Amino acid sequence: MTVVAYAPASIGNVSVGFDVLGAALAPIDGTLLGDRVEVSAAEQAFSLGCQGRFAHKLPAEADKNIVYACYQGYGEALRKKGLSIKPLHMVLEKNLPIGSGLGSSASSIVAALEALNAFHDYALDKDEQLLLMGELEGRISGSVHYDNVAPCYLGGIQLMVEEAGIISQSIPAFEHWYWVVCYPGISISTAEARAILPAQYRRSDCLTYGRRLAAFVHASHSGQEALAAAVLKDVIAEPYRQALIPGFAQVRQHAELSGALATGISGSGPTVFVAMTDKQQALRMKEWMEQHFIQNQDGFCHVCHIDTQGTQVTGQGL
Ligand SMILES: Nc1ncnc2c1ncn2[C@@H]1O[C@H](COP(=O)(O)OP(=O)(O)O)[C@@H](O)[C@H]1O
Ligand SMILES: N[C@@H](CCOP(=O)(O)O)C(=O)O
Repeated sequence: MTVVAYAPASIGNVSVGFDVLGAALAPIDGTLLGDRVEVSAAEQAFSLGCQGRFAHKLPAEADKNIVYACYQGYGEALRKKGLSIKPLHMVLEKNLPIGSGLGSSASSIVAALEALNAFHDYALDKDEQLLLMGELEGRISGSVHYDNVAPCYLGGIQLMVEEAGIISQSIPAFEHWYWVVCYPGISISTAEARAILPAQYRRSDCLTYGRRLAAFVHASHSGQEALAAAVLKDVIAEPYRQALIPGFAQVRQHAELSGALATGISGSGPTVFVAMTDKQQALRMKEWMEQHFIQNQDGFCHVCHIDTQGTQVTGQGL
């Protein structure tokens, strides 16, 4: 038996919701922008293979790959239920660049755990899976945050609730918005980009953050597109992180002149997103970013819609 799971790239924070808002991405040209993991039956307990465009950037040792931690964490969760993990071979197809701001580690984690769970007849329920995903993401970035794993797993735009036994719930997305996401090709460590943020914030920033996030969620539910776009701004991370991203200010300036709804840093960067309503404008923005923002051969740009499905088990081999 062989199972393959795909897990999409995601925009953490979506500017207005540091650590509590995340969106899954689906390129409009049908490109699969996310990692895939294959699990198949084997003789020995565990082995891992890696392939894909960014496999050469992964840690050389298999036991440093987050997929190995997924295998261990999943086995532990099964043992707590009186079940045991089967001998298996895993293959990670690493399609997302590491340290990109596209939820690369989250994509590996979600694809690995979804494939493992499908291979074990869905022994863990969705909440158990999501909790485990958050814990594993926390090991890499230094603190548990669900804003990549939740949209990657569940799809859509997800709001982290983390109260009353609820981890995350989806909010409506403006279906006709185009999200132009551009990875310039350099790497920023999420852990380091978190470490440079202030430990405490001024009261006025806290109030602005709460007010804008509430307004965005309200506008999304009530279909007020202009209001949602107007409050897509970040006072928590962007002021401190933008200096790490060469060309960010120019992207914003060009996007504004091109009729963009909003520009922001995807996750901890260096990927930048530009939200637009016109497809031709979005395609032109993509071309401009390819010419002016991408720094090397690792960079790429996609025009996306919000991915509504989240992770998918395809059932075919890689
Ligand atoms: N399968 C994997 N995918 C991505 N990163 C991995 C993986 N396995 C281990 N890592 C390590 O985890 C860290 C991820 O860095 P991070 O900045 O959090 O990336 P991202 O923000 O793209 O998820 C890196 O040190 C990387 O070497
Ligand atoms: N909320 C996190 C999101 C990090 O996303 P990543 O794709 O850069 O891992 C943060 O902003 O630190």
